[in-house]
Amino acid sequence: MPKVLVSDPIDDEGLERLRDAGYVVEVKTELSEDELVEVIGGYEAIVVRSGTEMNDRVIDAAEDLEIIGRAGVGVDNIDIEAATRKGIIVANAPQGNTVAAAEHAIALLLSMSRNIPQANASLKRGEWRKSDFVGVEAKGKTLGVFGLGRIGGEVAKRADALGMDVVAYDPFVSQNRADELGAELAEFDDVVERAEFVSVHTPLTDDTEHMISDDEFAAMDDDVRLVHASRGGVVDESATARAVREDEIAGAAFDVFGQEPPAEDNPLLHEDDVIVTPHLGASTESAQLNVAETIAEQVIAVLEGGVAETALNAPNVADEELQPYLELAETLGRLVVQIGESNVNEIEVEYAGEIADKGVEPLTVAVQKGFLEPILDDPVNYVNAPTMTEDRGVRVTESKTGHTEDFVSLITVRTQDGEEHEVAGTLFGRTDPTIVLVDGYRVDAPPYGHALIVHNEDKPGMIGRVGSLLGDHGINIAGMHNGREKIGGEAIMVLNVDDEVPRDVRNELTDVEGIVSAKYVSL
Ligand SMILES: NC(=O)C1=CN([C@@H]2O[C@H](COP(=O)(O)OP(=O)(O)OC[C@H]3O[C@@H](n4cnc5c(N)ncnc54)[C@H](O)[C@@H]3O)[C@@H](O)[C@H]2O)C=CC1
Ligand SMILES: O=C(O)C(=O)COP(=O)(O)O
Repeated sequence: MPKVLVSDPIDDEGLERLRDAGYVVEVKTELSEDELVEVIGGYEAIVVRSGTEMNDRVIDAAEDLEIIGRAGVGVDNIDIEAATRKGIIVANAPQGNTVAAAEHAIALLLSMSRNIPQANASLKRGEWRKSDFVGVEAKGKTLGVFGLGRIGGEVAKRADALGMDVVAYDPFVSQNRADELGAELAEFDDVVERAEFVSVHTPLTDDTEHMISDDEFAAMDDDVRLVHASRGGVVDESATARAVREDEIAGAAFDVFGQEPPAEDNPLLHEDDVIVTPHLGASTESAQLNVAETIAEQVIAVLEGGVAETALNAPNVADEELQPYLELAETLGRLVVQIGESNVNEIEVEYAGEIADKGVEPLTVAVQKGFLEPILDDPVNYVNAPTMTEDRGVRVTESKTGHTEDFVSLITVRTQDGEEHEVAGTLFGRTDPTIVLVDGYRVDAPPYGHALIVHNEDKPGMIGRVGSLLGDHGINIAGMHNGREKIGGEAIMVLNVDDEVPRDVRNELTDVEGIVSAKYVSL
């Protein structure tokens, strides 16, 4: 029975779903990295939040792990590259906590503008200092949003309802989306200079690390109040503390930190005009229920051999229409590598006809999976196939053409290994994968089981010789498909056989006069 480790707290509903699916679910929060390394080998799945560091050392020890489920959005605590290399799916729950995080950002913005945390603490100390806590209104002010994604978008809507103007920097969103949200898209510097409030909602990436730092604070208005509830490291913490201390900006509110919990001497914890919360953005009952349910579903799907819809490192192979094509693409990859040499440096996949109009990325991955499986001992799957081909220095190209002469759809795979090899396949009746081309010869071969591919001179008696030689060795021929260039030229036989064809039998075949080569392939 698969075992699931839950290493950060998640809603009980998620645990129940996993248990109902028949898994052994163990909740072990607060594990140290060493402890995690020690135990991770015993699990098929792990569910984490931001509290668990899934670094390459942990992933390396995760011998049987199939999925890392993130009950939330941010995956910067997961080494996705290491997971991908190991064929481990990384999936998150991208939507369940959007509203919670947006509401928290707005709560921070308003708390900061009205000095609520400071006033609350003062009154509870027995003071009554009304005039010390005069605030500012949000209405009529410009909010600069960095990152107009799910959360940034919800923040923009709420800011609009507060009567704020929203100006946003996000090089990856469309004008349409900004228009829908009533936000004005602007250049980075423009947003920095025009904002009276700032709210940061980008993930942490190489590009966004310390996106807001000394230079930006210097360029900001000194009344600016900044909210940071996306990911620790996007806003420079010591630069913020300094900017607040030196009145370069009026205040800041942080929910996330580069190190969590932050060290005692983190300067943000010691500034009166900085308010802080312990990464509470996603901590509402509804959000936790949502993300726990979503991630339980992803884990169950993967452990049952299916597809995680929110996978971040695997192509979406859930499309039912694509299923028979996936099988075909994988077979073509497996075939082409076995008829050529394994030192291929380029795989070219061409999609023609109706299939060219579909999202073919998973098919190209399937070709690579099929290509790698016969030549590698390591397990290959849809997650790690692209990195494994890349690691082998094999370039993969994809092309599409609108029409095919003879088929509704045709997938052609070509490889270069010194020689050039080419195979192509189609679906007959839209469901039956069939190989229709091998190295330039037109054939009609079902792509299953054991096959023998014989190149021979096109002359009388060849088929009989091959048939009787295989018969002598007790190898039954289940089907046979011929193709030839021209009468008397070279021909090809694709024989579906019931057993593996050993090397000595193949050698005997190539000793027959008129037989050029005999390759055994396992499909
Ligand atoms: N404080 C908390 O508890 C929570 C924090 N988060 C964090 O909030 C962040 C945003 O989450 P979502 O909105 O769900 O993600 P999202 O992917 O929907 O939005 C991120 C946006 O940032 C934009 N972006 C990426 N690189 C950028 C760059 N260099 N400059 C400007 N914009 C850039 C993207 O185009 C995208 O529109 C994530 O880091 C997530 O981990 C999410 C949930 C709760
Ligand atoms: O979903 C996210 O990205 C969050 O930051 C929420 O983090 P958490 O699940 O509360 O550790």
